[in-house]
Amino acid sequence: MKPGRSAVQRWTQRSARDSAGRARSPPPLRVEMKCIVGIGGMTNGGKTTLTNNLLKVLPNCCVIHQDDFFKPQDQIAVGEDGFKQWDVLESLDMEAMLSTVQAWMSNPRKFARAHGVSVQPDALDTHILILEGFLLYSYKPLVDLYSRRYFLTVPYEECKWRRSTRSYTVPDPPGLFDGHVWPMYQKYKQEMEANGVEVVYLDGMKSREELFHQVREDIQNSLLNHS
Ligand SMILES: Nc1ncnc2c1ncn2[C@@H]1O[C@H](COP(=O)(O)OP(=O)(O)O)[C@@H](O)[C@H]1O
Ligand SMILES: NC(=O)c1ccc[n+]([C@@H]2O[C@H](COP(=O)(O)O)[C@@H](O)[C@H]2O)c1
Ligand SMILES: [Mg+2]
Repeated sequence: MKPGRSAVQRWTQRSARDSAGRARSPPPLRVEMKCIVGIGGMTNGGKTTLTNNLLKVLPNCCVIHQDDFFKPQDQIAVGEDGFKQWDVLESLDMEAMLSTVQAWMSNPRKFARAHGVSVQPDALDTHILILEGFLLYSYKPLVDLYSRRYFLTVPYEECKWRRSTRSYTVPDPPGLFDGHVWPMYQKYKQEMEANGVEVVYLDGMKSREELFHQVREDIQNSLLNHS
């Protein structure tokens, strides 16, 4: 993991003495570490469930859900297949999502406060941002910002079954899964692999608890290695 660091020690020759010439003790060194974690992968792989579990335990942790950036229904193109093309990158306002990520990067404390996340006052200032969604690693401006990219998968039959139990804001019309959702999943995953994007694959058939413990431990180890 390569967290971004910005260690600022504002201790200069000029400020080392007070106005009466007495030596001042240096202010505490504050090391700020920022770390963006992607919880990506296929629809119904368990991304939102895992993310919600991680949010409960990770310190100073904010989240951005890609689903919040779907364009309005009337802006979603209809393909030659007759289906609304929900599962393509163009259906998402990725510029807006990137701006939100940049707001966190420029001031994670302010972002956390604005989103109701309590921030622990600590000399070692670690901030985590989870990005969660089904097309996290296909948008170029975001792809290099991650410290860790997780990718949840389940077999086709399981994915299709789980999807049939979901109710999205716009319900799936008959045939959408096989006609659009699954082919687009395969296309983007192949592109991601062809582009050499490094991901940590997670088996979405494991229990919710097992996935949670696995990923929590992995993130914590990575943070320790870089603190
Ligand atoms: N590890 C798991 N094992 C079995 N079912 C799961 C697991 N994780 C999530 N689910 C279930 O699968 C469905 C999709 O989960 P969700 O977290 O919403 O996936 P995603 O955000 O990837 O679409 C939900 O019904 C959820 O309860
Ligand atoms: N949130 C919405 O407005 C909306 C509308 C239609 C379909 N979807 C579906 O949401 C899926 C992505 O979310 P999940 O990864 O949670 O399943 C996509 O496969 C897409 O087909 C979302
Ligand atoms: Mg989800």
